[in-house]
Amino acid sequence: MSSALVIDGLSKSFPGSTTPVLTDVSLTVGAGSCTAILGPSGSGKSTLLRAVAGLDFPDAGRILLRGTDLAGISAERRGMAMVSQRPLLFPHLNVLDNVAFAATVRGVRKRAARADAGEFLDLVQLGGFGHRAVSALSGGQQQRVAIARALAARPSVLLLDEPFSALDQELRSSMHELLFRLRERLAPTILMVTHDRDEAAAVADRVAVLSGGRVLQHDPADRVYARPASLEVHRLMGGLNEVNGTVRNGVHYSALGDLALPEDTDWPDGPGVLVFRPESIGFPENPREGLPATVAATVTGLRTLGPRRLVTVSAAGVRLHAEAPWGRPLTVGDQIRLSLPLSARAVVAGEAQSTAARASGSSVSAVMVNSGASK
Ligand SMILES: Nc1ncnc2c1ncn2[C@@H]1O[C@H](COP(=O)(O)OP(=O)(O)OP(=O)(O)O)[C@@H](O)[C@H]1O
Repeated sequence: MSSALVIDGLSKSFPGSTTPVLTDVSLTVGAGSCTAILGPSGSGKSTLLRAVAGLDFPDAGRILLRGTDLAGISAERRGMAMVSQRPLLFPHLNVLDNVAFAATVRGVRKRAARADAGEFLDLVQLGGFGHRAVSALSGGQQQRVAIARALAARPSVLLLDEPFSALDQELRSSMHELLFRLRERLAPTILMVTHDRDEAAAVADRVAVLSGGRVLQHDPADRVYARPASLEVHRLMGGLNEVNGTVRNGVHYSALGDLALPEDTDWPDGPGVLVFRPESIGFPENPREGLPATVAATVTGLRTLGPRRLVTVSAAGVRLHAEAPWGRPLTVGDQIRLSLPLSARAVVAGEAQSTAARASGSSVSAVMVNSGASK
């Protein structure tokens, strides 16, 4: 896949502030791919998007579009289209003419521009809505029109700045599906800002985790979840389990026991925090020899979060969080065993915090089923 957009060493400070908003940000977005910029509030996501759009100017670094440096090229001439949280449609134009607007400004005849706009309205499933006033549409429909308008301009890069954050959960899911279908049909190059990690994983090929104006990791979404580059990325991605220990020859030694690490990575020897996700933990009913390593644990808490059931356990004095299957009856105080698949384990540098704090009053000791490094 060729690189459509290259952001190279971008830095930016706003006047009067001693802290830079962006520091040495580098990202490459392949043609036809979608990268989500994910980060907490104030991490610099919108500033980065605005710099790419030509609406903010970096102090250092370059932005290249298909090899051309965009420095000095104005926002209108970058050929990019932006969709933000609010659809910002022209209230005096009907739906069709909103979508046809860019083409008519370029001098395309009204009839041809409208025919083209109609095709984009079909794509966003608003085929019969062309002659309506934009004020007569729901928030989700208006956002569909904004996306159709942006795509109709045939942008070199589609910039999405938290485009679905004003919509309710159900509409957001349907917009994710819509974006998925649009990507299949049109393969636009997309850079999207979001603070919602589920949205990033649902929509994007790659996720760039931004914090304090720095890119902490830029990888496919599943890798950012399973192999975070740092403890901060693990926490930003909602990882809850952290266990202090030491790595030696590809094995992590901790209160949980000796756990072999995936062989596809060269894990450096020394102190390291074992991290794994709640949803990766298994609840074997009848653990036997040959099953993945299991650890004895006591259920200390149960919480229902929508369709998920989160279980807190104390294992060898370490507090862990797991997602339990619905079919498994569990109550606080149950003695259970948990399994931790090899592929779900990763180690990062740092110091585990409260989640790995010793559970008070726990008398459970670490009992791994297998001796030695457990697979
Ligand atoms: N024009 C400006 N002048 C001064 N400071 C600014 C300006 N724009 C943004 N900032 C500051 O830069 C930092 C990053 O802002 P930015 O909007 O890029 O963050 P963000 O990650 O998009 O946040 P959010 O998710 O809350 O929208 C913030 O501290 C913000 O106050």
